[in-house]
Amino acid sequence: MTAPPIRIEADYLLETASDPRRVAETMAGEQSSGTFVPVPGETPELKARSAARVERLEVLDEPVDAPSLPTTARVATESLRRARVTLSWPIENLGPSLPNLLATVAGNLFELRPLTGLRLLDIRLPQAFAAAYPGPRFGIPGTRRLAGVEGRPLIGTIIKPSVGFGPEETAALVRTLCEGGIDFIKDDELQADGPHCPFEARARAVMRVVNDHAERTGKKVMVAFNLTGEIDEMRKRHDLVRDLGGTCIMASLNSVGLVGMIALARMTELPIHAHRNGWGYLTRHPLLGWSYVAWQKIWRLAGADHMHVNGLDNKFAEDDDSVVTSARTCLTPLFPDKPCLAMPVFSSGQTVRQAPGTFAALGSTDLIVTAGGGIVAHPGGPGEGVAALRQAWEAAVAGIDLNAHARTHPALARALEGAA
Ligand SMILES: O=C(O)[C@H](O)COP(=O)(O)O
Ligand SMILES: [Mg+2]
Repeated sequence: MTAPPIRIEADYLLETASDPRRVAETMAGEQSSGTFVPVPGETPELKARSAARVERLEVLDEPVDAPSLPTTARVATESLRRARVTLSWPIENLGPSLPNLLATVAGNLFELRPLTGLRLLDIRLPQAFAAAYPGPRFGIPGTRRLAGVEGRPLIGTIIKPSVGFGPEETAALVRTLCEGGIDFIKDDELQADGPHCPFEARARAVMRVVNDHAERTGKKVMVAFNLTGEIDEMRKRHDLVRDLGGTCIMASLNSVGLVGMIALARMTELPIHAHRNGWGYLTRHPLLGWSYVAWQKIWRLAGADHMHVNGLDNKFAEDDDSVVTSARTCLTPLFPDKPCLAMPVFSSGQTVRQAPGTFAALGSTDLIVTAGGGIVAHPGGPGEGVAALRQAWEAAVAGIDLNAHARTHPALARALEGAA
C-alpha cells in the first residue's frame, strides 16, 4: 500500500448548479480558515499554515435532471453537475483526533447552500492517527483464537426473537445453539439491559451454559453481549462479561458514538463486535452522507474488531456490489505498519443460500456469518439450522454445488426446501 499522506485527505462526490471549482473552494474555506466573508485575520501567512486545499477536481459527464437535495438557493436545473473533489487539511489544525476529524471532514459542509448533493467517499489519514488510537486489539487472529475456529468463517447467529425472552429463555436457546455446533452468538441490538431481560442476569445465565458446554466439549462459543449504554454502564458490563469468562462484547456504534467507542476500546480486554444499526440514515441517499469505505476507517482505528457489512441478497435496500465492497474494505490495511483489519460480519436475511455467492465474491474465509432467522427458523429447529449453515459453508469453500451437497446432508436439504 502507498505511504500515508502528510495532510488529511477526503474525497467527495458533490452536486451543484454553481461552478464546481468555486463550490469546492467554498467547502475548503468553510472547513478551515475561511467564512462567508473575508476576515482581517485570515492573512496569506495564516492561510498558508491552516487553509484546506482543493487537491483534485473532476467534473463528471453524467447528466443531472433535478437537484438531489433541497436547498434554499435558486437552482438552475440545466446547470446542475456532479464532480469528484479531494480536499486536504494540515494535521496541525486538529491534531490526530478522531472526534475533531469528524467536524473537519464531515461537519457543516453537508448543509452548504450551493450544494444539492454531497457524499464523503473516502478519507486518508496521516501516520500520527495510527499512533494515537489502538485499532482492533484482537482483530481476525484474536477472534479466531478465542473462538477456536481456523480456516473457515465463524458460523454465527443472533438471539431471535430479538427481544421478549428473559435470561433463562435466552440461555435455553444458547444451549440448543451450542449443542448444534455454533461458533458465535450475538444479542440483537434491541436487547441490552431492559427490565424484562437485565444484562447481568442474562450474562450470568448465558455464560453458565457456555462455560458448561466448554467444560464438556472444549469448545467455548463466542457470545457478543450487547453492552450498549453510558460509559460507566459499559465499563461495568464489560468487567462482568470478562469475569464470567466471556469472550466478546457488542456495541451499537451510532448509539455509543465515537467518544463512547474510543473509551470502550481503550479499556476493553475483549473483542468489540461493532453493530452499525442506523447506518441507513447515513448512507441510503446516494448524494448524501457517507460511503462505508470512509466510515468504517474511523471505527476500525477507534478499535472495532468486527464490523457489520450487511449481507448478499439481504432484507435491506443495499445491493450486493456495495456489500462486497464494504466487506473487502474491512480487510484492506489502514496503515502499512498498522493494518487495523476488522472481521467483516455478514448479517441481515442471511441463510444457507448466500454462502456460495458470499465466498466467491469475498475470496476469503475471514468473516463472521450471523444468520438470525436463517438459523432459528430452520424447520428442524435452531440446532439443525446451525448444522445447515455449517454444511452450506463447507460446500461453498470446497467449491461443491449447494444442491449436490444437500443430497448427503439432510439439514442443508431441509434448509433449502424452506425459507431458512
Ligand atoms: O442484528 C442483526 O444483525 C439482525 O437482526 C439480523 O437478523 P436476521 O438474520 O434475522 O435478518
Ligand atoms: Mg438485529
